[in-house]
Amino acid sequence: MLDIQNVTKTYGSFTALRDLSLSAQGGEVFGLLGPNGAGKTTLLRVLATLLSPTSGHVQVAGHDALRDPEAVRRSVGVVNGGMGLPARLTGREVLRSFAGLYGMGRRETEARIAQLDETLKLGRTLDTRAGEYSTGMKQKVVIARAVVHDPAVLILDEAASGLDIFARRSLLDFVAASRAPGRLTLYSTHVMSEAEEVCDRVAILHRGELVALDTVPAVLARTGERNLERAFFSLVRDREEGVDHAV
Ligand SMILES: Nc1ncnc2c1ncn2[C@@H]1O[C@H](COP(=O)(O)OP(=O)(O)OP(=O)(O)O)[C@@H](O)[C@H]1O
Repeated sequence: MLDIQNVTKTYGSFTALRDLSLSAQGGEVFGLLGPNGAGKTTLLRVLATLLSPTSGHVQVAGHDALRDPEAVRRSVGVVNGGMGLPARLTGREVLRSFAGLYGMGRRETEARIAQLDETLKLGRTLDTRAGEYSTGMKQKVVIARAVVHDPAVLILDEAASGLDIFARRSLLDFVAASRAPGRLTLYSTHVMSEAEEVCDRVAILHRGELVALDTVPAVLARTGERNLERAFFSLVRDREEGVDHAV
């Protein structure tokens, strides 16, 4: 579902991603972890074809990101921290316009909106203008918009930042429920406890390099730590002291 081979991304003389390789399968919730500046957003932007890698290869849902970016874009849904929605449109109008961009017909669109209403409990967001939404309502519609075309790969980039505990809980529940055969959910966060809860495997990035790639229990076992945050500090400390943890 996702295959990243030797991806490097530089901004001028700064290397944001260094020779990164990893793959992930459908049916997984895959965590991308690391502190601010680790390179998570850069990597997700490369996967969504919003940025080209300086070198390396990326395949998403069987499509090459450089050769067929359109097909990659159709296979991907993105939720990031920003919740920009046109204030004058209702949730239903937002979803219809996005479905239109993906070439979905009217019947298919209405059926999908009804389905999303059920899974995301869109309720009155559908017929209320976005300008009148609470943060929790915005979040539901932003997620529904990202998945309206039923993408094979769902990318959530710091999607819980700024949410209150209720909205954050429903986001994490949604991520857990998004696990399905043939679907890959990429969950990027710097909050390790969120990843610990919802991710099957995690990749930990530090200064653009992979310092761990495994299931959460395996990362804990390897470092001998009791939670991911402590494991992260242990991996980074070892890396800086030159101790090699084979990834
Ligand atoms: N357009 C750019 N030009 C120059 N440097 C950039 C650019 N975009 C990102 N960077 C740098 O690349 C590094 C990785 O940034 P990136 O946003 O990918 O990290 P991140 O892990 O997502 O962190 P955050 O959680 O803070 O967004 C940072 O040091 C950042 O300053």
